[in-house]
Amino acid sequence: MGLLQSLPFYFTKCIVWEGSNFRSIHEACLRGSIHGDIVVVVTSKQGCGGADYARDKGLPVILFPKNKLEADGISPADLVATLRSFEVDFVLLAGYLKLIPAELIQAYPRSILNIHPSLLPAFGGKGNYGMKVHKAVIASGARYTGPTIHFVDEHYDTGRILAQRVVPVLAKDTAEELAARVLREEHRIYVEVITALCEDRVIWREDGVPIIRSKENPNEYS
Ligand SMILES: Nc1nc2c(c(=O)[nH]1)N[C@@H](CN(C=O)c1ccc(C(=O)N[C@@H](CCC(=O)O)C(=O)O)cc1)CN2
Ligand SMILES: NCC(=O)N[C@@H]1O[C@H](COP(=O)([O-])[O-])[C@@H](O)[C@H]1O
Repeated sequence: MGLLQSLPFYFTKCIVWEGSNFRSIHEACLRGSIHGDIVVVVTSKQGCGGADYARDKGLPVILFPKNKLEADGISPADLVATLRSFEVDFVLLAGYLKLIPAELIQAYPRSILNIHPSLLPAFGGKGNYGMKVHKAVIASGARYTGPTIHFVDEHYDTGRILAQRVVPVLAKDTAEELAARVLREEHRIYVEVITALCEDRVIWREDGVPIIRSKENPNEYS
């Protein structure tokens, strides 16, 4: 399966989130902006926005990890085998709130991305997700925040940073207002990054930092 036919794979956690990044990416695939497609969706909770949207679009939905409430979850080894069976090239996380196991990270080196709603390394790590991040940003007095897209390693939010966008924090912002402003930027940056990934424009510097080659000017990187 060539890269341009690469078929990103999607994780979404679905208690709180609406799967808006998933929808944004899927729509970009359908209109041809992203030279790839989402072929399977993995969720940690069956009954949520992202999983419902996936089923509406005829995409297979897999439960991972197993949990007490739902019997049909799969093991890490089975998850890797399932992704291989779908010929998945990349794994894309957005709002997935469980730790990705080492088995998957070893099976997909430099091929798993996550979007986090702050400028990592600030406001990242265990316990930092969703609205908790935006509340902490406001409470800190930070004047800027924004989404970070990073490669996933064995720990929460410590993988190599690939892209960030800056979003202002306004003096009277509520967490909800800030979250909405950041989410709009998330939708833009994630589609831009996956577009580059599927066009083989993500390269690794000698110091191990991943960078993106501009489509318009191949001599420019970000
Ligand atoms: N191996 C990795 N797995 C995951 C990563 C990662 O970088 N490496 N990113 C997260 C996404 N994330 C931040 O971007 C994140 C998600 C969840 C948590 C967290 O503290 N979760 C709670 C459980 C929450 C729940 O089940 O409702 C916890 O572990 O106690 C922190 C950061 C996805 N996986
Ligand atoms: N630390 C992980 C984390 O907080 N991820 C955040 O969950 C939301 C998912 O929204 P969506 O389901 O509408 O894409 C996004 O804001 C994403 O940055």
